[in-house]
Order: sequence, then structure tokens, then C-alpha cells
Amino acid sequence: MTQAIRDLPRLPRRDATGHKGTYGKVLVVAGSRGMSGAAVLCGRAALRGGAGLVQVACPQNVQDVVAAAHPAYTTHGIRQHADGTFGDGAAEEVLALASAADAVVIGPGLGRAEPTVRFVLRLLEDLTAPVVLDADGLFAVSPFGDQFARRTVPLVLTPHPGEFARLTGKPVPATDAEREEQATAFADTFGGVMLLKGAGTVVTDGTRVYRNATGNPGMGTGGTGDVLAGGIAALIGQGLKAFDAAVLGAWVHGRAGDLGAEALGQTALTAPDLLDHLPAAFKELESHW
Ligand SMILES: NC(=O)C1=CN([C@@H]2O[C@H](COP(=O)(O)OP(=O)(O)OC[C@H]3O[C@@H](n4cnc5c(N)ncnc54)[C@H](OP(=O)(O)O)[C@@H]3O)[C@@H](O)[C@H]2O)[C@@H](O)CC1
Ligand SMILES: Nc1ncnc2c1ncn2[C@@H]1O[C@H](COP(=O)(O)OP(=O)(O)O)[C@@H](O)[C@H]1O
Ligand SMILES: [Mg+2]
Repeated sequence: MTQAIRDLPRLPRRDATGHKGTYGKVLVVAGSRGMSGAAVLCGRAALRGGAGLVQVACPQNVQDVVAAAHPAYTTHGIRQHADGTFGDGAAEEVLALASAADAVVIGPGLGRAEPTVRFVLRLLEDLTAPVVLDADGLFAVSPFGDQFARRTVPLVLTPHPGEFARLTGKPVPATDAEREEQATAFADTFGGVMLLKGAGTVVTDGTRVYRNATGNPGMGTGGTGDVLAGGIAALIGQGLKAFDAAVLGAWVHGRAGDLGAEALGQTALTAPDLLDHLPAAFKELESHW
């Protein structure tokens, strides 16, 4: 364990005179009617990940629900379609919020209707902060595969194997070697960071490859990926480069899952339990400050 932590990117030490402005502002763009939980989990994870400020932008109709789920992030009810997804003109509202962000998560619980796809693509066109693209955000760019426009802003893609298969247009990689090879080739071509989730999560920027050893099958439960995305964005907000944030985020997320499973068993583990065990996982990293 100690050796493994020494090999990881360093969690930035919190400066004695630091304040919430020092530790990064994370904007989470997530949720829709029926999937407000995804926005909550992601926003709460960004807070647990150490972000100085977290803003959750969600469709208006879920704003109160999201706000009630945690007192420490702010919420922004964005204009919506009748079905409770981000609406026409929503991208402009979100871009205005994002102008002050240090990292942006796009995707958990957005839905996959055509207007939502356009909303995501519009955001990606104009955002200037680093982006963690997850879940339905990945769905929106899937038709472009690894030709998805290379932009100057750092981009971290966090697909599970099914989402990765949708991105590549190939079957789900069958072996560890295939996972690693396909993830690396994809990252190399699209010019960002690929974090391919699952047992033995792979993180690669096309050159460097990290295989994560923390985590367990108890984490195969809805919402654990939303927690990962928020955590990575928080680490970017604290100054880590995209690749390092993805590596450290994968490690600490899996470690929280392992600590959660030690306490609760694998069967009953749920995504909020990861949030509850992130503090202990981060304390292990802090012990190496
Ligand atoms: N509380 C909330 O609000 C929550 C909301 N959530 C939101 O739900 C939305 C849908 O997200 P999702 O990931 O459920 O998409 P989904 O279309 O089922 O997957 C795509 C395909 O991939 C496959 N597949 C999946 N995993 C695989 C694996 N390990 N290895 C191999 N294959 C795998 C799977 O195939 P299957 O095995 O099911 O046939 C399926 O065909 C999204 O917005 C998300 O944020 C969730 O975050 C939960 C909590
Ligand atoms: N068998 C496993 N071993 C380790 N980690 C796992 C395992 N199964 C799932 N996970 C982790 O759980 C998370 C699931 O993410 P995802 O499929 O996006 O869930 P959701 O969309 O429901 O939030 C990923 O971080 C993945 O690596
Ligand atoms: Mg997911």
C-alpha cells in the first residue's frame, strides 16, 4: 500500500493560507428528471475530492431535489425542455457559469435525446476549462469516435466498457491486453486522457499507461461512476494535470470502494457509501504529504 501510494501522482498539500478560491471551482453539468441522483453523486464527490467550490447545473425541475441533497454545493436551475432535460439556450447559460470554472464535468444523468446531444456538443465547442466527459456526455460524442475534435482544453473521457465500445464501434474488449491496447490507441488519436473503467481500470494519454489495482466488484452498482467523475474534476481543480488527476482519482475511488467493502461487505455497497469512505482513502494519501 505504502509503495503504491509513493508511485502515485502526489495529492497537492493544502497550503496553510489557502482558502476555497485556492482549491478550484468545479462545475458539474448533470441530471434530468428521473436522474437527479447522478447530479447529486457527482456534485458530492467533487466536494469530497477537495474542490474549493462546487456548482451543480441541472434542469430547473430537479434543482430543488439536487439542492436538498447537500448543503455545500450551489445549484443552478437551467432552462429545460418539457421532459425535464436541458433545454434550448441551456448551453449559453451553462457556458456563462463555466467561464469561472477550473474544471467541468459533463454527462451523468443527462439523457440521450437529440437536443441533449446538441447541448453537449455546443458546450464542448466553447468551453475553455478542462472537461471530464462521462456517461451521456460520451454518448453525444460517440458518433465521432476517436476523431472527436482535438481541442486545446484537456479532456478526460471516463467510459465503462459498454460506453467505450460505443465510442470505438467495436465489441467490448475481451481481455486486459485488448483493453489496454484499445484505450491507448484511442487516447493517442483523440489527444486526451482515456480512463477505461472496470476491474483494473486503465488510464492512458496514449503514451503513459496506468492500470489501477484498487476497487472490487461491490462497486458494480449504479452511481459509482458518477462519483468517479466528480472526484477527478476536483483533483484537476486542485492543480493536477488531467492524466495525473485521472490516475489519482481512479486510485482513491477504488480505495474508497475497498474500505467500504471492508466495512459493509461487497453485496450491500452503494454509491453513497463510496462518498462516505472517500475521507479515509484521502487520509491515506495525506499521510504521504
Ligand atoms: N442515480 C442516478 O441518477 C443514476 C443515473 N445513471 C445514469 O444513467 C444513464 C445511463 O447510464 P448507464 O451506464 O446505465 O448506460 P447503459 O446504457 O446501461 O450502458 C451502456 C451499455 O454498456 C453496457 N455496459 C455497462 N457496463 C458494462 C461493463 N462493465 N462491461 C460491459 N458492458 C457494460 C451495457 O450493456 P448491458 O450489460 O447492460 O447489456 C449497456 O448496453 C447515464 O446518464 C448515467 O449517468 C447512472 O449513473 C446510475 C445512477
Ligand atoms: N469488478 C469491479 N472491480 C473494480 N471496479 C469496478 C468493478 N465493477 C465496477 N467497478 C467500478 O465502478 C464504477 C462503475 O462506473 P459506471 O459503470 O459508470 O457506473 P454508473 O454509470 O452507474 O455511475 C467504475 O469506476 C468501475 O471501475
Ligand atoms: Mg456511468
